[in-house]
Amino acid sequence: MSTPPPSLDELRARALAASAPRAVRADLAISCERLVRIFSSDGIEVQALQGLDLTVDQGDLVALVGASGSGKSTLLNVLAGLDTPTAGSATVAGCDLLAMTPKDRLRYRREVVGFIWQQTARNLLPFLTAAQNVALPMQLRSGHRAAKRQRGRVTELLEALDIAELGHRRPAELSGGQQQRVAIAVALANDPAVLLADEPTGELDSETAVGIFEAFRTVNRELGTTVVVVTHDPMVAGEVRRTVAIRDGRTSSEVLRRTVTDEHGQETVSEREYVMLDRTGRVQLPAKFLAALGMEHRVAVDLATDHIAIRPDDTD
Ligand SMILES: Nc1ncnc2c1ncn2[C@@H]1O[C@H](COP(=O)(O)OP(=O)(O)OP(=O)(O)O)[C@@H](O)[C@H]1O
Repeated sequence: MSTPPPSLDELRARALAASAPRAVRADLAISCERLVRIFSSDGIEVQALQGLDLTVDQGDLVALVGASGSGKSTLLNVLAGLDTPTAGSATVAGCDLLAMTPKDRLRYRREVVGFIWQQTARNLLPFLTAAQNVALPMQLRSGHRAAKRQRGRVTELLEALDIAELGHRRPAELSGGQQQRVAIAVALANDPAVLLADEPTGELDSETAVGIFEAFRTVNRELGTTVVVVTHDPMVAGEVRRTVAIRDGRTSSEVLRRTVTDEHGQETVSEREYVMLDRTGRVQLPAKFLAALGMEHRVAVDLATDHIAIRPDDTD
């Protein structure tokens, strides 16, 4: 017996449900939906984010990649509470980034997120020692109260980042890599839910960069902090479970990696590429796949029981 077609009322109810804002999942560290950021200068508008969708689970370690100008820094600045989106929704650790008062925003930047800039010198105050730099966010949060606990936390963080013996040095007495380790400790001082880093290894040589990335992994694994890192370095991007590519202000594709152990105990990393499907059904197909089959302008689409086939335009 065939199922009767849905009634008009049923279809209306489905359409209404699909257009209603979705409830934010409590287990998500980051949730962005149709995020838009338009910059206007000298009468010219630049759409840096063009309806970007992104979700990041708590405890995830994600690399954001994409061509220059694709919108990575714009996204990170919005997530860090340094910039406000033009439209859409963005929630980090339950905080609605479009509905914060200036006071909420200050608290958010101090307590909910930690941020690391590419420029090593921008992350630290030059006249304070490494330990004083790490203690500062805690003092700004709760004054000099609980000073003993704050000292304990400084030691713990410097140890976790392998720079326990460098606490008394000022930034100018540290290498670029050591400064970025201190910067990570500063960003973690108030135990944020999310750590954001914009090209944190951009000024470092490749060997030092590997060490810094290892530090992010340690923080993610041992402290459970959700970490999002913008990087140009394909080697760094290849080291994480999830790499999200941004193209023209939207998330376009993702690579998920998992370690597979075969029957001989041999471990290999398997990679799978996915494209993002937005709520209106738009996908950005990988440019290399389209080029390989010469697809442009129009493609043929067919529904099968377990997939949708996209083929080159077959009209004359
Ligand atoms: N403050 C601003 N005013 C005007 N346009 C801006 C501003 N900030 C960014 N843009 C524009 O928005 C787009 C996205 O820039 P964004 O810095 O986010 O890219 P990106 O992917 O981080 O690039 P890169 O890898 O080079 O740092 C670019 O076209 C850029 O010129």
